[in-house]
Amino acid sequence: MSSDIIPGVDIALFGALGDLAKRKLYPALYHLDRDGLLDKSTRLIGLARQDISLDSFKETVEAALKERVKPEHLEKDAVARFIARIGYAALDFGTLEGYSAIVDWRVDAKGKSSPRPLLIYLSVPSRIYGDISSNLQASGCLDEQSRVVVEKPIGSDLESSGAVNDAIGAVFAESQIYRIDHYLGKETVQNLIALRFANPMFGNQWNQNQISHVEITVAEKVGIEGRWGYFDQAGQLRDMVQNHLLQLLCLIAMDPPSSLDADAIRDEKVKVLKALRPITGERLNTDLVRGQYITGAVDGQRVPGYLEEEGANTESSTETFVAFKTEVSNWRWAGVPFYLRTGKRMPEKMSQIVIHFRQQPHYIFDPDQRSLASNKLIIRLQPHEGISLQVLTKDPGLDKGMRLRPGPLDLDFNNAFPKRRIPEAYERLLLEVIKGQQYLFVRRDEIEHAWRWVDTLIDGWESRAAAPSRYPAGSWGPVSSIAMITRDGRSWYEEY
Ligand SMILES: NC(=O)C1=CN([C@@H]2O[C@H](COP(=O)(O)OP(=O)(O)OC[C@H]3O[C@@H](n4cnc5c(N)ncnc54)[C@H](OP(=O)(O)O)[C@@H]3O)[C@@H](O)[C@H]2O)C=CC1
Ligand SMILES: O=C1O[C@H](COP(=O)(O)O)[C@@H](O)[C@H](O)[C@H]1O
Repeated sequence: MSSDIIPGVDIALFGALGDLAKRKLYPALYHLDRDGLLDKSTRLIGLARQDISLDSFKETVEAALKERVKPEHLEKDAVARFIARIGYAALDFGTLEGYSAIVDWRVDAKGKSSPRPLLIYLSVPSRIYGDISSNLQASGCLDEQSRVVVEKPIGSDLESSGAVNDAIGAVFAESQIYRIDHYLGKETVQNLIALRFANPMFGNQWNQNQISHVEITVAEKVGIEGRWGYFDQAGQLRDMVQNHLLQLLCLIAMDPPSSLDADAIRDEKVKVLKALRPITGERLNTDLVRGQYITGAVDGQRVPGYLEEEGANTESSTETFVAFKTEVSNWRWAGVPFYLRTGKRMPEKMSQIVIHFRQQPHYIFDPDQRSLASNKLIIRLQPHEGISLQVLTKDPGLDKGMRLRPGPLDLDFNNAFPKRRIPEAYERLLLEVIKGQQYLFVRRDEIEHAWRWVDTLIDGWESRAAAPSRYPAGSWGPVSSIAMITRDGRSWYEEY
């Protein structure tokens, strides 16, 4: 787990002019710096193809901060301090020539090489991770202190992810590889571990005897944000389910780890992935929905359909929405359905997990209110981070008799800790890499078991060759995703 010592590091950021770097990485590093969590010796070299000057690169980073950091957190001195840490070199990542720039950057004016660990961040498509790794090695940039951070998705199926992992693994030991799934850095996702394993009240109820079903929704309001080229190859299943949603499912379903060590947690997650029931045969018709958004309205504004997005191929059948029902086939969860859904262009950005507890076996209240009679634990991941337990109380008043009323026992993180800024996922993840702690990162076998499950699903739907169901932008997805859960006498929980 985390230690309090924050060592200085040299960060080499590949893909320094890309979308992720500007949108997430610079703001996260800036916040760490502003909060005093970067050692004064830490610095960063941006690496990208374009031959631009250092000043011009610094301007790009500053512009990204202005765009992405809340004005109340943008402090002139803190920005200047952060920008002063930055260097830049133009290189083509695929050719060895140019990598000497990284070696030179790490040598000081007296010709002494940096004592700090080199932290390499690959903010580029995974198909070039292998080339970059071997070029780093051949150019003499690496030693046993070096760490590499790789972004998702790793490959596009089990086979290609194996090839990428082999290529990185030929250069770096597993203990040097930090596979990012930024959902693992979110505050409330972290809290799942505290909630489940620090509170006996929940720990003892967490099984098929007490829980009737589980819902996980990750709804996005945005469309594909100019990332057609990437997204159309991936689709929502590879972009969101293979990684973020399955990781959430693992954290909900895993058995208690023996400690908070990285491998103890990862071992338990792998067991869940191995036990995840595949969706095959007739279940492809009943337990799986694929959707694609068409023109609609979000926040009262007309937005284009997926096939009308900039750069679109109008024949694409890539899914922008997926819903499915699965089960974790083990003693703890047998018979408990897990309903998951995720989509782009939904009415709200809303990620939440709802644990539905079973009803009391003997019921003594008004029979008309029986459908109310179960508790729900609602874990809101974003945007209103918090945890709420729906309990039943008596409706107050003399005229009500023993009428039940559902109400929340609520922990809203922003109200409970008003002075604390909830850090962005990338801040926490970058800090953990700097500290050399791996527990929030994904091990190779987790990625591969997740791909194995997703590959089976893709093989199934490709064999059926069915087009995705259409849903208007600004809706909660195709009606068939509502039918999927309604058939079981349930509904998606949409209060937040
Ligand atoms: N953007 C996002 O929201 C998210 C992205 N990711 C992952 O992060 C990674 C980066 O994504 P993103 O920032 O969106 O991608 P971009 O395409 O925006 O950025 C990639 C950058 O790498 C550069 N690059 C690629 N190949 C080379 C090369 N051979 N030599 C030199 N430069 C090269 C590109 O330069 P050029 O423009 O000149 O080609 C570009 O600046 C990907 O793995 C993606 O899957 C994960 C989660 C979210
Ligand atoms: O990894 C990704 O995540 C984002 C959603 O992340 P969030 O933190 O805003 O919930 C998604 O939009 C993107 O397509 C995907 O690559």
